[in-house]
Amino acid sequence: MKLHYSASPDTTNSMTTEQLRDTYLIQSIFQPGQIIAHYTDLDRMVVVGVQPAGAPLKLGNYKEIGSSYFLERREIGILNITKTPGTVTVGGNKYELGHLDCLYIGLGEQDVTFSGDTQFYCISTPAHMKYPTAVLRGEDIKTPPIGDPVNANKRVIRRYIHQLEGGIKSCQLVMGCTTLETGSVWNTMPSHVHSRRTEVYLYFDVPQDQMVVHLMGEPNRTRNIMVQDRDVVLSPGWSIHSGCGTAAYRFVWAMGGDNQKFEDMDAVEIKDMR
Ligand SMILES: O=C[C@H](O)[C@@H](O)CC(=O)C(=O)O
Ligand SMILES: [Zn+2]
Repeated sequence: MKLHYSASPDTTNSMTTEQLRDTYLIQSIFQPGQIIAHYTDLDRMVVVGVQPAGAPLKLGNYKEIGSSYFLERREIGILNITKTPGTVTVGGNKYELGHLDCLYIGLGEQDVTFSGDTQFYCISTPAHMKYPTAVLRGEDIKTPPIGDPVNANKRVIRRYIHQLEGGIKSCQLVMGCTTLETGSVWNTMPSHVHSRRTEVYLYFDVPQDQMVVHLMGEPNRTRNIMVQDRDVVLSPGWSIHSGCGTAAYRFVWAMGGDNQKFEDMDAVEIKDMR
């Protein structure tokens, strides 16, 4: 398990491209037959890529987590990011996950196994009580698009794990997926920050040979990281997290921190960005 230590806003502002990528970018989390986990000190979020490929994979434990099993004091959100269905077994219960279906598992589950020729993207945060394990299917979230093709940012934001009506309840994890319409390339513009919460983005369905210019940093001194398909970017509470692609794409966003209020954002006006 690789550890990621965050940097201050000042340090971040003077980092080289390599240092920025080293600190904020996580790559290659999907490898056939492997579970790959990265631990970040940002709200103790753990980023996990699971690709069963042939044989089932059991969620193991890591010394860094410091408990007797992974979910002893943690919760986890899981999204099937491919069109091939997969199965997650929790204790004796089997959950079939199709394309963009989400499973939440609360604390206290010792036996979690993944199978199917697919890729599961998971985010785990510390938890203090058990919320029920629950599935929410992507096709059952009927959110109207936001944005406008005129601004190249028409997109559908699907919220899975959140505290409002219809969401899967959790201790602190908030998780969803945003899909850009063909011809739209901007996400989260105008930008925002939310110092109460860390956010993690997994960009996926970025076409081959295309990229997303991910914008980060304080609103008045932005930095950028070029990302490609299935790259993960960490966003501390003080950092914006926006992107502009050379083609449409999707991304999974997940947050952990002091509150679960999606709408609690400090908006940044475009004219104030530097
Ligand atoms: O705090 C919320 C997150 O930044 C994302 O949900 C934003 C997003 O998906 C978008 O605007 O496309
Ligand atoms: Zn955000």
